[in-house]
Amino acid sequence: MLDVETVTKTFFPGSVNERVALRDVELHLADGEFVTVIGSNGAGKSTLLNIVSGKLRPERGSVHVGGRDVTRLADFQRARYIGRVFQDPMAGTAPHMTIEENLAIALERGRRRGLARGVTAAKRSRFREELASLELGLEDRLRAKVGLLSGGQRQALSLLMATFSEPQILLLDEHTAALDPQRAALITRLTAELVERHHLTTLMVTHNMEQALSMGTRLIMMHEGRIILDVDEARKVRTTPADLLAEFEKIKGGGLDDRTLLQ
Ligand SMILES: Nc1ncnc2c1ncn2[C@@H]1O[C@H](COP(=O)(O)OP(=O)(O)OP(=O)(O)O)[C@@H](O)[C@H]1O
Repeated sequence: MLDVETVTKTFFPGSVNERVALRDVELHLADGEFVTVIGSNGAGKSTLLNIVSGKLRPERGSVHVGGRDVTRLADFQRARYIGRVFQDPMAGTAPHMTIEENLAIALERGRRRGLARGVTAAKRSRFREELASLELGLEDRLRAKVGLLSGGQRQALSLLMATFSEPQILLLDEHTAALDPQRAALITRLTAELVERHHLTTLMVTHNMEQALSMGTRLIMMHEGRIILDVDEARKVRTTPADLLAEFEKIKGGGLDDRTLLQ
């Protein structure tokens, strides 16, 4: 479903600030695969998601979604195929619009042009049903402005908006990191439910190793622009955070002082 082939991305090439963020990255996700992505600061995790979403273009390599070459498509052109939730709960929703208006826009994103963006009775009843599944009482607040919601509620709404038009790929970029533990647990649970319900092919970046191990069907570890470890489901269920750190140290030849993986 997702094929990232020999992708290289360099920021400020040829200057003193040159930084190779991705080096010949090769990643293939089968339909419905849910891959968690961990790695130290600056490893290239967000850059990888930005390359998949189309926010950034690689200077080398290609990106295919569902067999279609999207390498040259801008992010808005890929929005039909790709849903994304960011770390900042404020990023995924329009605060001055109501809950139902936000949902109507998200629904339209998955469809052909020309369909009405308005909120019909049929849509409203679907929104109510979808919101009820979040168990946050938002189904009774369809006409409330999104800016009035808490961070956790907004993130839950962002997640729903990113998933309910059933994108081919779902990208989650540390989407629970800015929330308190209780809200993070809620969003984690909703993520698992929505991914399962819609059978979504998912890439989730996290700094939380427990979360990376407990969620998804596969785990990859990045370091200095490369995928240095790829753990399948069978192995993942037997792996602990300490195992991951030991593996990281072994691959890097020991002497590791970057403990960010342990967060
Ligand atoms: N827009 C940009 N301009 C210049 N350099 C960038 C840009 N975005 C990322 N980089 C650099 O590319 C490298 C990879 O960054 P990236 O944000 O992808 O890492 P990350 O694994 O997501 O890190 P973190 O866990 O700290 O968010 C870093 O060295 C970073 O400084």
